[in-house]
Amino acid sequence: MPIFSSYAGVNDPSRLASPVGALPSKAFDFVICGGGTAGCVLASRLSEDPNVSVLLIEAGESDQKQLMSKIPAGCSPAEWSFRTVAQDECNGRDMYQPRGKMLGGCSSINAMIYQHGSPEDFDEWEQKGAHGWNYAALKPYFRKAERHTPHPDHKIDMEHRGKEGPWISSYPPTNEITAAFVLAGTEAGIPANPDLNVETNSTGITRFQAIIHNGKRSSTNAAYLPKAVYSRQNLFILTGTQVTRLNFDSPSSGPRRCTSVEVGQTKAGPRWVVGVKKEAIVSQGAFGTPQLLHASGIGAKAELEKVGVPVVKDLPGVGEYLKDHLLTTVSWKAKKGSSLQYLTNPAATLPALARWLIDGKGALSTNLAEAGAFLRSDAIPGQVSSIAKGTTNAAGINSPDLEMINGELISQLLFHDPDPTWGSDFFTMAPVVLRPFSSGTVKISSGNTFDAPLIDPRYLTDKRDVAVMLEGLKLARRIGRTEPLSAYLGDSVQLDLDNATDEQLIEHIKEWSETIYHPTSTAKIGEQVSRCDEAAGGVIDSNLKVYGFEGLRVCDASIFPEALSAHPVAAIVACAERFADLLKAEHKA
Ligand SMILES: Cc1cc2nc3c(=O)[nH]c(=O)nc-3n(C[C@H](O)[C@H](O)[C@H](O)COP(=O)(O)OP(=O)(O)OC[C@H]3O[C@@H](n4cnc5c(N)ncnc54)[C@H](O)[C@@H]3O)c2cc1C
Repeated sequence: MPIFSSYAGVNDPSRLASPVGALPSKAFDFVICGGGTAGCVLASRLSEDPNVSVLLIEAGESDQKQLMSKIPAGCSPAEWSFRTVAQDECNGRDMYQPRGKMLGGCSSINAMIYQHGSPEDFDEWEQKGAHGWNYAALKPYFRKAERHTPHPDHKIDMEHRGKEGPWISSYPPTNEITAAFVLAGTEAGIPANPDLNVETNSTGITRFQAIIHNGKRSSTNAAYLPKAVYSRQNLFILTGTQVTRLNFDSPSSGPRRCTSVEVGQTKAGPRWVVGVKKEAIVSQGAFGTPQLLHASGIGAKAELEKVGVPVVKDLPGVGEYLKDHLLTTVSWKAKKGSSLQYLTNPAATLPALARWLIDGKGALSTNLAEAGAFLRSDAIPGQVSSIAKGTTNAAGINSPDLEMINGELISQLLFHDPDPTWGSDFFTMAPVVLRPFSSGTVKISSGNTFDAPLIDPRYLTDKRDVAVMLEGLKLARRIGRTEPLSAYLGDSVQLDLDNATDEQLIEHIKEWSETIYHPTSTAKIGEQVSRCDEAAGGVIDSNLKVYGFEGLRVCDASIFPEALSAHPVAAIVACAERFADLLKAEHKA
């Protein structure tokens, strides 16, 4: 396989050489490690300046070569298939952690839900030491990134929305059972919110907007690296290639500089080195970024010594403070023909596939996670909560800490095969703990980035998270019993939900919780705090520069100082947009 391959459809032979030695240059101004969600945004924006050279290095291939990534209801196999270490509070299970392995990263496999997050979430980032990363600073970048496609049946206030960005959001179609879920939620007391992406109201029940353009997924690769961008003579994209280490100089005093990046294509195969003239930007995601920093000798000294990696900088915050959103599914048998369950049968999918290939419409154009409610666990409408008022982990009084998501085929989204006894149609709701008190770690088992990182989210280790999930399950039970949804639902299938005691619900939480794939904060922006609690301290400063280094930055989900009370991809893109501007201005100066 050629080491230097092109973006699909582009075939410039001068840029299709095989070894790294045949790259047009031995060094580049900006070397972006990881061509995922943030990496594609950065490659596109930084290469707008024809006077700088940009190299983007990605372990996988282009998502544009994969039909299953382009189809919104598809499920691409191009992912890393990570698993967590055994989770004590989830009955000792090692839990699935998919991550996109292709240009576009997780934006090429995700459920495409487009949500900004509560303004208070970002203002809290600033309070936690991320100077300049508040809502007011990020607001223009949400708009710069987005082009919203108005929908005649879903009027929203375009004042808050992007109209000219490369990344296209729209309303996917909704199955009838989802519409029933939204109505039942409002009947149960949750206010309807037509658009969560406004400054004043981040709670309520809503139909999700999704990153879909004309029925096709709009990954950051598709949006930010179209042919016109790829053909820039100063942008180079290396696919099928893994970054294995960052190299540094050794000045007699002052910070060390990242001088080059080592890459390889197999675990034990040859390695090549690419020079860094201005900045190496690590953008490998919340698991891949701490992994590369650790493999390069940046992290807690004792941990690095355990795996025999020479210590370059004792920086204990690397890989600490892993936050992830956990959900617990609860499913019911559903009225025959009311769900999209038939799409799990390849033969039955053929007419839907034909329809999608013709006009991008039909059942396969849904993002499958079609609606959700955002609430405060201490004030759930119509429910007496066991959580004392004001004791949640929400960022502020207008921010949620609990989501209730409904999803067609949510079991498949969780990469589970449903039990055949559930019948041909079933329906799933899932409470999500949006602002977990629990936090975990990402460590390495060796200095070779071809070995999977050790992911330990420590789910539910803080019992306050169990209490939030319990309230969520009680709400799910109520919504499931409310018209018009109740008319679609038969018996619950995993447990006797109607009669379950709190103890049984907690047992259910331990057995049926899974990630909703939002790991963050493993190389967070924040002050470098005193030695005794440095583990919880920042890894990068507010310019996203790794402490103790020159020419080394991080930009992806790992920089979040705290988990958002929302699906995070829009915020990651906004952060990358803002960082690209900061970097351009800094280097111009
Ligand atoms: C199944 C799923 C559903 C989701 N649904 C939603 C949703 O609906 N809405 C939402 O807002 N969020 C959703 N998310 C979360 C969101 O997509 C991610 O948080 C976000 O895309 C992460 O962006 P990132 O840039 O941090 O990392 P990524 O997009 O993961 O990018 C990291 C890139 O680095 C590459 N890489 C890693 N290691 C190396 C290496 N050593 N060398 C070279 N390359 C490397 C990877 O292959 C990848 O391309 C979902 C995630 C998943 C997995």
